[in-house]
Amino acid sequence: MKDAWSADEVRKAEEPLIAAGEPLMARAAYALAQAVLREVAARPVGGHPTRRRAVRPSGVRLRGSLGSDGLPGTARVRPGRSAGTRGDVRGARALLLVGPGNNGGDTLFAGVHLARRGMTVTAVLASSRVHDEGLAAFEAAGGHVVKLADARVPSVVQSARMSDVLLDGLVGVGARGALRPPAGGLVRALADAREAAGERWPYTVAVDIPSGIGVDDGVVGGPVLPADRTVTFGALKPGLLLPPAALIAGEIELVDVGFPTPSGSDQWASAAQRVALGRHSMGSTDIGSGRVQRMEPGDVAALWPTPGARDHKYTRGVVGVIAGTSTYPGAAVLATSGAVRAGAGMVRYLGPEAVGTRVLLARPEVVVAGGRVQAWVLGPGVTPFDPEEGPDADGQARRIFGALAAVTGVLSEDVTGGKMPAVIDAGALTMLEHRLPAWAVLTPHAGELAELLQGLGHEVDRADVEARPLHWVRTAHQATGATVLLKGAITVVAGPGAAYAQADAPAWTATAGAGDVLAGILGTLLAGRSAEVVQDETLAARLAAAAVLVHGRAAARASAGGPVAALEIAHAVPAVLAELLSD
Ligand SMILES: NC(=O)C1=CN([C@@H]2O[C@H](COP(=O)(O)OP(=O)(O)OC[C@H]3O[C@@H](n4cnc5c(N)ncnc54)[C@H](OP(=O)(O)O)[C@@H]3O)[C@@H](O)[C@H]2O)[C@@H](O)CC1
Ligand SMILES: Nc1ncnc2c1ncn2[C@@H]1O[C@H](COP(=O)(O)OP(=O)(O)O)[C@@H](O)[C@H]1O
Ligand SMILES: [K+]
Repeated sequence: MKDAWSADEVRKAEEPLIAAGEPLMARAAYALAQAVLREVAARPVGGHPTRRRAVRPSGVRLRGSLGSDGLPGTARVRPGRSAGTRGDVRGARALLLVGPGNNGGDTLFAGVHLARRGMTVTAVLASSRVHDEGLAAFEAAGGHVVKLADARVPSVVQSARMSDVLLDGLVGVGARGALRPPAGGLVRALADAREAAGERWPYTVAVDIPSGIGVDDGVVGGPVLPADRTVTFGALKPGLLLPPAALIAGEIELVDVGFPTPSGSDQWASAAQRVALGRHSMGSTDIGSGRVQRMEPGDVAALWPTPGARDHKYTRGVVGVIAGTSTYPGAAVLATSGAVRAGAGMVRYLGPEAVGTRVLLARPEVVVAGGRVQAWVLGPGVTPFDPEEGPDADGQARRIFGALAAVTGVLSEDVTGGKMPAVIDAGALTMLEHRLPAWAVLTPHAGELAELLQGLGHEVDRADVEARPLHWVRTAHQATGATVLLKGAITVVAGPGAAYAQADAPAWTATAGAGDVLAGILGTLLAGRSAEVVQDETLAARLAAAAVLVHGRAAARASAGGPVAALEIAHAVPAVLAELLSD
């Protein structure tokens, strides 16, 4: 499990270490410099790390040169100097964006290491305040300093373009809100230039976080320079896992600067750590609602219901699927296929006869008849419910209302045999009348979540949900009581425990029907652990995150780098599970 710490948690954790004289900044700066050196050394000197060789105007070599304004790369100098060899960083250029706090300090000290290795390093000071010791060491090591106040933004941008590597050390966990001027203006100009330049842009390393992202919520509320890599210190930050910020943070490198237990794993929450962070319990089943985690492949086996010798189909869990209509019959095939391929003991299908026939043609294992189930999958391919029009001709709304009553426990238990977990998707999301338990998992995409929230009185549209996904997922959880899974490139799940941000699927997964398959997979998981899910209110979210991981890996496997059809995702699930469960 990857575990992210909020800015407050990081600060509380580092306080006793700093008081004890631990050289946190020195460790951070060294690791940061190593990450940069690794990248620069892997390429020909003068070449951008993202490609073999930088494209320089008129073949002019600019390394090591400084213009009249003190910035590198703005003066034309002697042409035709040959490129260096791999592993040689001498003469390569680094441009450092330096803010007023310790994030800037880390960056300046990293610059010291780079300068000592022969790189030409220039720091652009974005603020009148600066980390004094860092600056003194940087200058002593031969680093060049430019004050943003004295330089024109376009010349800094030009200089950035001509650098080999760019370090974004404007703000870290001390940031509050969107970047303010002048740093904000500089970053906006750099981000625009990066977009225009495409591949022709220096390797960009964010120091701790890409400056300007919401450390704790991943919101991008102003200018942010997308990074190729983020070197983060001590612990992951929620904003590095959550969309939309996580989508522009590049590869994440977590540096252990000496926090009490290994960061980024379940193991770190030692008793000492809990005390240091002022928490009573942070075990994986009892986590404060502020925590953001990412499930990893190694976590799946402990959650997946794996059959034993004494099991039979009923003990393994029966999934009831109410999906598809005569207009959208495919959703029924996809949801039942997802459930079957994820290893359900049995899958029942309830719906119009013609749709049931199609389900059977695709999946003869499915039982097209009523009976007891251990979890429901409700709504894929079912049209939204409109109270003025009443129930649909196919009778799916009537069936779903009946199943929902069992999920919430509103009907007497003898109707379906007791409370049970459910996946509530697509059309079924428009049929919610009562407060839901955490074992009901809503699986909207951003548009559906916006509509759900509008129905609850929030003024929010799809773009708002995409801009602040964690906030709106948590809001929906609090308003409905249900566990909420927001589908997207990074899927966010929130229930009574931790929130999960899963980034397992290739972009090819954004194809019609992929969500129906996910609903089926999750239905199988909930059915397999039905009794526990209604006992442990945090379990549904963990199972939902595991289902997203398996679905995403199945999509990656089926895609193999190319397009993928939704049904192929379902077909790839057994092989993915075989791999995950054998580890
Ligand atoms: N965790 C670890 O183990 C280690 C952590 N370390 C490092 O310390 C970093 C945290 O340092 P930090 O606390 O000094 O804050 P930092 O992020 O530099 O920024 C604060 C400054 O930025 C300013 N500022 C704020 N918001 C702004 C905005 N929107 N736009 C513009 N400016 C804004 C704010 O100014 P003010 O608002 O006060 O005027 C203040 O001066 C951390 O990220 C990591 O890099 C390592 O050194 C050691 C190991
Ligand atoms: N850009 C993306 N990268 C990776 N996965 C994505 C992306 N966009 C959407 N997805 C995934 O694709 C699936 C789409 O589901 P959904 O929107 O419900 O489609 P449908 O209703 O047609 O099944 C979800 O699992 C979602 O997380
Ligand atoms: K930063």
